[in-house]
Amino acid sequence: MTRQAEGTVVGLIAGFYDVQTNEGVIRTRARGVFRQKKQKPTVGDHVEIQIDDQGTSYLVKILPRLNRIGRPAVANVSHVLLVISAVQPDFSVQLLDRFLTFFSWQKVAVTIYLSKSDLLENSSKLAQIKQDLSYYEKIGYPVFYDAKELVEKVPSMIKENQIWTLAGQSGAGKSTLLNQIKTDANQATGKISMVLNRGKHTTRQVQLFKVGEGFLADTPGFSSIDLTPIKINELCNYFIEFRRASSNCKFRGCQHLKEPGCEVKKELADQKIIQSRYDDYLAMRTEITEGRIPEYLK
Ligand SMILES: Nc1nc2c(ncn2[C@@H]2O[C@H](COP(=O)(O)OP(=O)(O)OP(=O)(O)O)[C@@H](O)[C@H]2O)c(=O)[nH]1
Ligand SMILES: [Zn+2]
Repeated sequence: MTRQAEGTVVGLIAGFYDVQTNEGVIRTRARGVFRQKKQKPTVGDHVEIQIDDQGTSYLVKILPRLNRIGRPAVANVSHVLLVISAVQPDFSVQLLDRFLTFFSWQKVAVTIYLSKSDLLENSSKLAQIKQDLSYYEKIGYPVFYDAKELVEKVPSMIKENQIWTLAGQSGAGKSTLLNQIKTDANQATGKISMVLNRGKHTTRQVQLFKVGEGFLADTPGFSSIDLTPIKINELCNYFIEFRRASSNCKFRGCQHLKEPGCEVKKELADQKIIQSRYDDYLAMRTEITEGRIPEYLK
């Protein structure tokens, strides 16, 4: 008698897939059928597994994916912790807008964390950054300025079966933050890490570990994003406040350029939408049209 179970791929090690089920982590092999179909299970995939009489387990089905992002890839990412540094590298709303657009396009919710503010203590530069970030908070992105507070809150923020990962420019402080979260999380999840540690001598690409009721990817996350596959006419949907305003634009499919009765342009004139957001929208339209990726996104 074989029996079935469902779970999430939390790690892949030398051809084996570790699947977190409600009976614990089960190490499985992928059925050859995947190779024929050219499908490759990815960490984060929700899967069906079969366990036979001898206790051998097979991954038999990949359930539909929400997305598949990053390098190494993680599937079904629902949230990212976006690490943006105050300095080294310098804070940039242009960079922030590009990350936010990318994740919005990929159906990923974003929590922003400003790192390295300690290097700018009490400066006017820091005050400016905080003012810039207050706009993003206003349109709906949670913003954290303090690593300690974020690390404390992260476990309660990660809801059932959600998969979170880190993102941000190279050097922004992703690994530093991840290590702080892991130190905290490991205390609560010692049992699970012990089960997984059996494969530790082999190289892992990426692994999910339990935090809160879901998972956090144990990778430095990703620092490069490519916006060029976004369809130009859909770009405005990924600016979350433009999308909200667009229900009041006169024309459906309004691109918020020169159309009459455009609510986005009205909110821009009323300074409800800040100029830098609109400028970035136009700049990204050009980048997409020309298939060009800005240097700092590579
Ligand atoms: N002063 C200060 N330094 C920090 C902070 N966060 C990270 N750093 C330092 O910034 C440098 C880069 O941090 P990492 O955590 O390696 O950055 P990363 O985003 O993982 O970088 P990549 O692996 O290149 O993508 C390290 O020297 C950290 O010690 C912070 O909040 N304050
Ligand atoms: Zn419009």
